[in-house]
Amino acid sequence: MTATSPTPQASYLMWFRRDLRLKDNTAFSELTEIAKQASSKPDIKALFVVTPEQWLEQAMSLVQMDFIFRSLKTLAESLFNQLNIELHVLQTSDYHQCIDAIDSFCQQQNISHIASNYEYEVNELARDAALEKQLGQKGIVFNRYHDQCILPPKSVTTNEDTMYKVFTPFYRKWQSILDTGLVNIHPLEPVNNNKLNPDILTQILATIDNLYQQTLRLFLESPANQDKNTELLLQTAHQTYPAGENEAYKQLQQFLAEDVQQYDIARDQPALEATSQLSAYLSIGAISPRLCYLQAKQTAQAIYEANEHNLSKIDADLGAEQDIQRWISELAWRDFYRHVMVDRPDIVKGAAFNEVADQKVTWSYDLSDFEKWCKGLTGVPLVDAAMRCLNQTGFMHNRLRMVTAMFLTKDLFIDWRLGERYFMQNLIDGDFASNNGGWQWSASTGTDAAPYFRIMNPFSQAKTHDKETVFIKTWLPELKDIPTSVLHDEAKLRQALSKKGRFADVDYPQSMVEHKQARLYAIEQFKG
Ligand SMILES: Cc1cc2nc3c(=O)[nH]c(=O)nc-3n(C[C@H](O)[C@H](O)[C@H](O)COP(=O)(O)OP(=O)(O)OC[C@H]3O[C@@H](n4cnc5c(N)ncnc54)[C@H](O)[C@@H]3O)c2cc1C
Repeated sequence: MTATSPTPQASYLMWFRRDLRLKDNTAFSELTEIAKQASSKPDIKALFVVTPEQWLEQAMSLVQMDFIFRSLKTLAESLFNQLNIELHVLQTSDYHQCIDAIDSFCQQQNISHIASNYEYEVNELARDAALEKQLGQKGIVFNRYHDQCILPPKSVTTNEDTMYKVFTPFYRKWQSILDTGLVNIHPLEPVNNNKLNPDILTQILATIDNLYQQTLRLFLESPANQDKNTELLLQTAHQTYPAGENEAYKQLQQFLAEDVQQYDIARDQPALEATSQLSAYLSIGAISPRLCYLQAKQTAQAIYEANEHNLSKIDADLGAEQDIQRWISELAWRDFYRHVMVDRPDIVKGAAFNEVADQKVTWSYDLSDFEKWCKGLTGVPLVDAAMRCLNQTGFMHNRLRMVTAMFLTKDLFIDWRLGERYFMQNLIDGDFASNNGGWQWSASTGTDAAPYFRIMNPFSQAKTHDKETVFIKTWLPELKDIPTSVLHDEAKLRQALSKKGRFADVDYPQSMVEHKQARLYAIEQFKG
């Protein structure tokens, strides 16, 4: 550059991570505001960094990786078509390299400000702190914003300003804060005025496809992804979870219009698929949790207003309110576990929330038992059906996550950390805080832990939550001729499958353990 040439205009960079959306994206909204105030013709750019080796180390599943790439393409299209913004996609193997790559990118593109939404896990916080320092030396500002929760970590605390260790009081406080009307949706405003050449979008999409193929190859080589029917798995995920924030929003609207009013009763019956199925979208930030909360509140209000003068509908009204409130409480669990993780970062490195409880148990590392659990070959129908559903679809119903986690930790005594990792490697909605929270709750080592005597009997769980064995028989077709009454009864099933039993020729294993005995042993272990 010569001494007389004008200084190139500074650009503003939105670095997308697990927030693959435009609607109600805090960092994006704040960045556009800053850019608009600083310049009459601001230039905003967008970035995503693919880090395949880091993802594998974090146990990201193949279906979630695929979902991220699919979502990236829709994000690139929306940025381009709605806002004249080009999404740059870089690849580095891990976070360490990512820092230098972003630094170079900022130099090349003359970036003055970067905005991102917080990621609260330990490695992510360390990466951001290192990047902030490195960029700061060059005068580049790196701002981060709270966005992943309805109420950000550390904002819901006891009167002594400490973190709640139990969900119910956390939830009460959470609600009381929200009742003040604190939560709003961040606006989305177009900023870049110059239309981009359509060829640029074609190039961006080609780059994403190319990086996807490279990442896919790496994931397929990973031991975690051996023995998978990848084609079927991805095909199923593509049908069940179409990518993009518009699809997520449609799913939310449909759930609130059709299913939420039976949620309280139907949510525990896996065969009904009566829950929102939004977790996959929430886990990669394709939908805002605040939007979910506010839309649910609006639905409740609309039902209330519609029935306000109709006394005969009051009961139905109360029922619907309860259903919606129950669903909102699930969103609060998500916030709760993020609060826990930020308060106790050591859990990200494998520590138990309750170390004393964790150390009381002599955990098993029997890999042959573990493999039977992973493959759905334990001989316990509800557990096996749930695991096969997970392996083939990348999703497992919440009730079944508890049943399978308790079976692994309290019938087989296998360290919950193995199960936790296996779930991450297979779930499309893998989310560290919620997964860790769920596992530690089930293993009685977590917050709000299931007391040690609360051990789910997978046979009575099936009797209550899969009454007609529809779910079991969907995933274990080999059991189709065995009557429900037998499948719901451990002793009868053992007898029926024995050499002289009525169903001796059915190709299904005998149960690995006798639940009643395992339960007694578990109570002894946890009592210490
Ligand atoms: C052992 C175990 C592991 C789990 N692992 C994960 C995980 O990796 N990722 C994940 O998103 N959820 C996890 N959960 C929580 C829960 O099972 C899923 O969020 C839920 O099944 C997703 O289905 P849905 O979207 O239809 O939920 P809905 O019933 O419609 O609930 C709405 C939303 O609330 C949140 N939510 C619901 N239940 C919980 C919960 N118990 N804890 C935290 N958030 C909740 C989710 O974001 C969910 O999408 C786990 C639970 C257990 C017991």
